[in-house]
Amino acid sequence: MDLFHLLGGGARFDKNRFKGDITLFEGEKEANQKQSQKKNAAVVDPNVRSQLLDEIDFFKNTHTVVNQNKKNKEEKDNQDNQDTESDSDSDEEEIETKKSKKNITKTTIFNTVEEAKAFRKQHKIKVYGTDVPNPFRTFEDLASPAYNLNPMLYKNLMTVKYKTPTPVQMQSIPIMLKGRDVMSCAPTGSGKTMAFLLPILQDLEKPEKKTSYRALIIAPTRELVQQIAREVKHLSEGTKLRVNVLTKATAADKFQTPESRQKFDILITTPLRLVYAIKEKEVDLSAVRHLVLDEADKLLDQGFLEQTDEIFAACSGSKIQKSLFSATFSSHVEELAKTVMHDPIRIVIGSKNAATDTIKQELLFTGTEAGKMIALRQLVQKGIKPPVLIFVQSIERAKELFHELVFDGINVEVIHSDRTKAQRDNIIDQFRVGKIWVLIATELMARGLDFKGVNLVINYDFPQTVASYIHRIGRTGRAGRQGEAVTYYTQEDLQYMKGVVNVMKESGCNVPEWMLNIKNLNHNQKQKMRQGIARDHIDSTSKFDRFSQKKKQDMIEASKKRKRVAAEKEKKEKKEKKAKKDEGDKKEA
Ligand SMILES: Nc1ncnc2c1ncn2[C@@H]1O[C@H](COP(=O)(O)OP(=O)(O)OP(=O)(O)O)[C@@H](O)[C@H]1O
Repeated sequence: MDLFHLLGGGARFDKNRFKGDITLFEGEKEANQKQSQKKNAAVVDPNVRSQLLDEIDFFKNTHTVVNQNKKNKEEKDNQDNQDTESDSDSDEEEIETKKSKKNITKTTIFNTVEEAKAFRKQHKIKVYGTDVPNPFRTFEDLASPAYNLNPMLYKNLMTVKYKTPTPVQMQSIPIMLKGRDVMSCAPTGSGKTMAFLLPILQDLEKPEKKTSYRALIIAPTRELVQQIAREVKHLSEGTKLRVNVLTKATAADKFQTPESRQKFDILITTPLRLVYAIKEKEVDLSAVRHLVLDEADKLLDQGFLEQTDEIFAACSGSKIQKSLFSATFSSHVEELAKTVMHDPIRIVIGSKNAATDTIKQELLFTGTEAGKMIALRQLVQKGIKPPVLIFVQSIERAKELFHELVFDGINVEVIHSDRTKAQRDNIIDQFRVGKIWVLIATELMARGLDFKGVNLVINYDFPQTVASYIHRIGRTGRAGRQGEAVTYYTQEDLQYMKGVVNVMKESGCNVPEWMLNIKNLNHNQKQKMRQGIARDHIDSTSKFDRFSQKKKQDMIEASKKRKRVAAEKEKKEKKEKKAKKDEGDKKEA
């Protein structure tokens, strides 16, 4: 499948124009086959169809006939493979590795700098820095002597069925393999995680018993840490490299003493947890030679900067490769990053700070806060295609919106930092498998999380920064899939919209002329926007109902008060009566 080719950093893949390249990637025979299939468009090859549906079939609900076709094809492939390897009875993994190597028939390494330059231009890869290594074209190239990728890693790549590398992978991997520091800015959902993991796994190669962590990966949220750990496990299968995820739970684990942690090769964690561990002398980072900041701009922004700084200081090794990845980088963060990096190479895929172009973006005027609820209900009534993610600006508003939607009978959940870790894990798992259709979230979920099948992102509350907009909408339209994003705005939001309008225009969306004339935000406006606009509560109860409810509530309160006063009065009278009686008794005595 070449859906993923769409991820050319904002480039639409014109197959006619790049016919020559398709031939390079797929081999002439396959390209010719595809051409003839196109001519006979009415006849759909069931295998092609099954592959296609499998790619877009997030919930694996496709018709069984298609799955049967796929099964038949797999059986045939297995049979073919068995025929060629039939008389070898060595260990299964070795066979697999051999099979993977056997498939490497030709490589497409660049012969000249000009070739590499043209390739970069074609894939919208921009590089800044000295002695920039050439990009690579295919995963087969990585396995060739020029890169010498560990056969086990190559096999794992083939197992996950990544057909072609994405632009950020094409350029970041060779740079990291050369040991250079890198700052990579590439669209959301474009495979940045694999871009930094593969070179690290290649360099670490196998476990080293005597040293402590050799690679450290930092991400801003616990959920993202877990997701990265999952990808490391898939990609490093068979290498015996050991991964440790540092969370509050693992820190409390009595088996995870500082000594036992020495046995791990890779540490993945959030900054806060790690800084605590550093202070408590629970971790030794002196052997770290790869330091990755995923969502680097967030980790170098106020709120995390101090902790990130402490982590850099604790990595005391003499030679540390630093790699920074994100879909957004402000100039300020880039300047800051340069001060902690050594001769870095900067990569930008497509335009800097742009949204992925597989997302259809829309701005919807709702007038008031109440108008948002009406717009949302109308959308639901028209019919939405789950899964859908809805972003709001605070925990309180997330709870309020949840109460509105749950009473509408929608299959909805809400996730924010007030929920327990178990609840959060459970919700994410359920959303991934399609058991939850609509998920209301705060900024916690805006970055990094990879839900391949999200069809629609609704910004119920206007995002507080342009970066937040790019990351939020980037939860859809991932890995070459199509997605939609709707952003509600009220009269109050109008003055803050220019940044988002610019992103939309840059991504090729239709934006009305008057929006382009909105003024850019000044410093004060940006600050105000970051703090969040004060908004009315989310409550769609009518004014009359609210008045009636309030009246009822007041009556109940008044009644309670009357009863309380009466009880107190009675108590007082009783006390006085008793006191009088006691006095009388005393006199009589
Ligand atoms: N070469 C590839 N071919 C096909 N799919 C890929 C490839 N590389 C990565 N993917 C898949 O693409 C999806 C998005 O990747 P990833 O989460 O790394 O994106 P990202 O660029 O880090 O996004 P974000 O900026 O939102 O964090 C994942 O499901 C991943 O498995």
